[in-house]
Amino acid sequence: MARVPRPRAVIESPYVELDRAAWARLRNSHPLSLTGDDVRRLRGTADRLDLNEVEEVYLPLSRLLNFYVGATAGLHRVTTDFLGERPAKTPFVIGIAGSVAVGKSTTARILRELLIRWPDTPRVELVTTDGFLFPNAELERRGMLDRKGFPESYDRRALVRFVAAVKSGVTEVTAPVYSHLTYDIVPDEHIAVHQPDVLIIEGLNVLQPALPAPERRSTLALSDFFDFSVYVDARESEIRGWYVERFLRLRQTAFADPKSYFHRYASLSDEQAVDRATSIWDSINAPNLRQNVAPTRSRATLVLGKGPDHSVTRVQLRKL
Ligand SMILES: Nc1ncnc2c1ncn2[C@@H]1O[C@H](COP(=O)(O)OP(=O)(O)O)[C@@H](O)[C@H]1O
Ligand SMILES: CC(C)(COP(=O)(O)O)[C@@H](O)C(=O)NCCC(=O)O
Repeated sequence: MARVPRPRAVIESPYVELDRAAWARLRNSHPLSLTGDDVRRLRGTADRLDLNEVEEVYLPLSRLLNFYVGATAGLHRVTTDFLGERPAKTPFVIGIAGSVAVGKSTTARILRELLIRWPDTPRVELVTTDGFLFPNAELERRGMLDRKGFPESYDRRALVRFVAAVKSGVTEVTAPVYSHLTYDIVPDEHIAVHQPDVLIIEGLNVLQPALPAPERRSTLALSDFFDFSVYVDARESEIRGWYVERFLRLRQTAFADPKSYFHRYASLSDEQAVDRATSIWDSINAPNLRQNVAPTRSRATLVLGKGPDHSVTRVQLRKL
């Protein structure tokens, strides 16, 4: 009897990749433009925000997210109907990952301002994971003060508990607050999240897998609660330049404040400041990017690839 040939497994990339022009063209099928209100809200999200970039890249993304929000709500309805329960509104959770200085906070703020415009997501809350860093005293006790931003420098269980509580509809969920001024967790200060339509959670390590077996009490990873995730990507040499640039700007603003932990940097010459920033980058942020952050890129739903001026040149969207 003739043997039926087995189909060969084709290992396909789970992503569809679009260059900027192809992504921007998607806008034609979803006529979108910024209103005066949008522009007012967007001002202040970045030092030099290009509104054309917002229209061509972030507006179509907010449309896609709006479709996902609708489809995800439908899926939740299926589960509650099946269980015979009363439907409850579940916040849609978006994770935003990427290196220090790649533009996560800016992306998160732009998306928040754009998502607010859709009638089904007027309440969007934004939380950064730095509030879940261990306080400096604890990091020092663990010998990790020079590893801020590495996965182990966060209270990962508290972070998972926080997102799980928001997602399960708890009326008020609080998170600790980190200050870039004092370079530490602010004692007795919290932010509160009240049943948002969308929670955006932004941080270096939001796409990290669950803790390995000996350390974990739960097998859940933060990303198990995500409905969508974005990895903001760029060449390491560009990100390093953005980090140094931001450091030079902070020298004239935040570091100039006598209360700043980095006040001693305010008096550095340009050359000394570049040396200092480069040395922090090379000893902490670059190794963390290579060892921990970049390896999570392939777990994102969408990858935004940026060119040297922060403009998005390439978009990868998961289709499988
Ligand atoms: N889309 C953008 N357009 C222009 N500048 C940007 C954009 N995204 C980020 N930047 C700039 O790059 C630097 C790093 O961005 P930021 O959002 O603070 O990064 P992260 O949160 O990843 O550390 C900041 O100086 C910011 O103003
Ligand atoms: C606070 C950060 C760890 C980022 O935290 P995130 O919000 O991504 O969780 C980072 O911005 C940082 O300050 N890194 C420390 C490098 C240094 O010690 O200067």
